[in-house]
Amino acid sequence: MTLILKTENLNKVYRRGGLMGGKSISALNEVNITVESDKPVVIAVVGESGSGKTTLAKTLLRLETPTSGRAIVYDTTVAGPGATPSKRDFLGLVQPIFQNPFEAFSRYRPVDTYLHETARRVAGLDEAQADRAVEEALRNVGLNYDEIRGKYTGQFSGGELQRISVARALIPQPKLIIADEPVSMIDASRRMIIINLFKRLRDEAGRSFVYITHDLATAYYISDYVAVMNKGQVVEFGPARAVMSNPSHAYTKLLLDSIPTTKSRWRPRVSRAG
Ligand SMILES: Nc1ncnc2c1ncn2[C@@H]1O[C@H](COP(=O)(O)OP(=O)(O)OP(=O)(O)O)[C@@H](O)[C@H]1O
Repeated sequence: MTLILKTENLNKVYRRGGLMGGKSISALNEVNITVESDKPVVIAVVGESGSGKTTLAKTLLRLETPTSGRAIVYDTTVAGPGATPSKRDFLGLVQPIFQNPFEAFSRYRPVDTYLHETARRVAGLDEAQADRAVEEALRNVGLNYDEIRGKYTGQFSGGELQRISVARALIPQPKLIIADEPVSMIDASRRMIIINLFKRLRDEAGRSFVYITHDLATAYYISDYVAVMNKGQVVEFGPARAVMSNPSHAYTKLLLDSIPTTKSRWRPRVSRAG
């Protein structure tokens, strides 16, 4: 079994306002998650707005420092005491995909130059190798390098640009990809292209994902594990089917019942086949 993700008593406290009359917000409150598996997995993190999902993503991505506690990814401590990898080693292990693909790239620079740069600087490849790595990564997301080369963000749809973001994330061959609301800004008709891409990359390319979302239907569709967050705490965690078909925590039931198309029990709207 491989330790894919573990958080140990992870806390993040934000302070707002001055010392006098300021307020503390516990964005992560003793978050404990352990995922061990022989196969790559998709771990969904669901919860309402403000529940701490993005703070968890940022902590795992080292964009925020935890107030206390640790995070381990594929046996490497990435946050908290004992976090050792250099920036480059870390980016070879964990890669991000953000919500808005238009913000991931400047509109004044061809997007393929970002992929090339990642191949050179993060993956440490030479020119020719980088070219091949970019081509392969784009092929992996169903795009052709020749059709991307020299083009700017404005020449792509949100869905295409998000696939290019995924391609960029694949170049250093990370073990874990952290995707924070990766489809919420994409046209509804195109969302499943990205979701199915994650599924295929898990099954065929051996990548694990932390998939942060409000969308319980897609979480159910692709996830192996689900963590339900509420007010900075993980209130329920376990195999996706068990958590979402038979929630044990009152908040999870409330969350599942709040889906507009359901009556009293949640039913997946998307088939697991295919
Ligand atoms: N930089 C910050 N400074 C102060 N408070 C913050 C900061 N970032 C997040 N918070 C607070 O921490 C809590 C958790 O926020 P977070 O963005 O992690 O939630 P979320 O579940 O990702 O929400 P959403 O689904 O809306 O993105 C919220 O109360 C938020 O206001």
